[in-house]
Amino acid sequence: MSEINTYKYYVGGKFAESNSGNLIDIECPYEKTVIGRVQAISKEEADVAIAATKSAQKEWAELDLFKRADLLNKWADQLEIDAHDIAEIIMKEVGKTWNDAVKEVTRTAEFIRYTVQEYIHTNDSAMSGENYPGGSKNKIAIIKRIPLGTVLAISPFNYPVNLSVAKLAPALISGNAVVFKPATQGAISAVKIIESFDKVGFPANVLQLITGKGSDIGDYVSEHEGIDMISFTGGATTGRHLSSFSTMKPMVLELGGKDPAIVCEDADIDQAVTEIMSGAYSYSGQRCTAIKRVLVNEAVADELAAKLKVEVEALSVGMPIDNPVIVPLINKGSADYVDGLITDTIKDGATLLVGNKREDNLIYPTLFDHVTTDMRLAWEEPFGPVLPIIRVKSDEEAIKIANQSEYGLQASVFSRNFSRAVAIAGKIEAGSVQINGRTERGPDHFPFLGVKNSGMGVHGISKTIDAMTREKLLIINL
Ligand SMILES: O=C[C@H](O)COP(=O)(O)O
Repeated sequence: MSEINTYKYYVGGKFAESNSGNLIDIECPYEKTVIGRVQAISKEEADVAIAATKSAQKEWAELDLFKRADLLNKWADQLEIDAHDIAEIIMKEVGKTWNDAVKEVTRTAEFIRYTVQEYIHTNDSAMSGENYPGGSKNKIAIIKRIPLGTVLAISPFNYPVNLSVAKLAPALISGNAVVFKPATQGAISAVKIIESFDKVGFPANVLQLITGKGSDIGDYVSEHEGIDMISFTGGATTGRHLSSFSTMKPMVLELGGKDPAIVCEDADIDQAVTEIMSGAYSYSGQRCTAIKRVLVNEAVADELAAKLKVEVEALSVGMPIDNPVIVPLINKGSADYVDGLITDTIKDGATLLVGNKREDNLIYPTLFDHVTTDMRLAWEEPFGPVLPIIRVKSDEEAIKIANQSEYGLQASVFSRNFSRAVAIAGKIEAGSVQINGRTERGPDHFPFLGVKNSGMGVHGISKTIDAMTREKLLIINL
């Protein structure tokens, strides 16, 4: 039997073992074997890590911007060099397909480079007093963006590299220090990206990686007085909990969704089918932006349902190394939840078109027709490969049901009539509405936000930089 790796946390520019002596086993979601152990650090060790960022952050912010930029660009290069090593861990730790795992690392390197350029080109601006009525050209404001201090970055399991670096890179280029707390399932991937980070030669203590159960140290660090800003991506319940007690700290929350695909009777049905399939089922639906319900006009519902059924039946199912669309879910609890939703939807009388098969954490792709608004599946977020079709009589009814959700991340509208699609989009309560396309976060420089229980504040490269900095004016009176 091969030995199980123990991964260290990262503090003071070094990898370290926790004095707590507590380790957390990380199990592969599909092989069900322990692939490694991460440190469960103590509150005292979290205190030390946070305290050490304070003077490091000041020196880091003082460093010439081009030196910070150079280090970040080198990190991007190093991630590409280490891509296969990191991708292998992503695959084994969160069950992402090999191709998607490699793509995630490449996407992340590109993210860092764009972030550096974005900051270099936009961090300073100026205003003249004469532009305001009665103002004077002798008053000139130079407006700089100042780092907030120590950012707490809490990332989720489903994009353990991309969604982590989407917080770390904007924080670092703008002169913040970071305390990085990854999801426990995702923590080895986090260690791997910090191994790449460590090779580049960043100053000690500008980034600390702390690992441990959210229930043990999550709340503790979130309300810690040494944390100046929180950037969180994860479930809505945890997000709401964080916002309830981390008072007076700026916070950006990227949470869940129940993104609807609204299909009008004049839609290009084949196009809608292609977009819905990839929107709903890729990575087994474990994306906050997955399409999680279809609201279709009854005039084309039979055609759409029949075509979706054919496609769902043809979906590849299997293990991540073989690059199928459908892979096992992240853990047993998640698979049990999705299974329960499927059972209830059958009991409630919806028409099961495909699916309702399970092997351990692997839930086969499932499609329901005739789902109604009194069923759980119409409202709950499965984070799994199950899609309800809800038939509607009009655009108004589709909009009403879309907006009755507690979530408002994204939505898709399919219609050949652009004016009609834009009119529907205008009435949808969501951060973004895609016309004739699937719901998705990228490209990564677009602002990304949710309303209602889908989040607070805005992500996306320039918006994340804004959220992690504040303006400071130097006003010159000539
Ligand atoms: O799970 C939430 C992610 O932000 C979704 O990102 P994606 O649309 O690129 O898959």
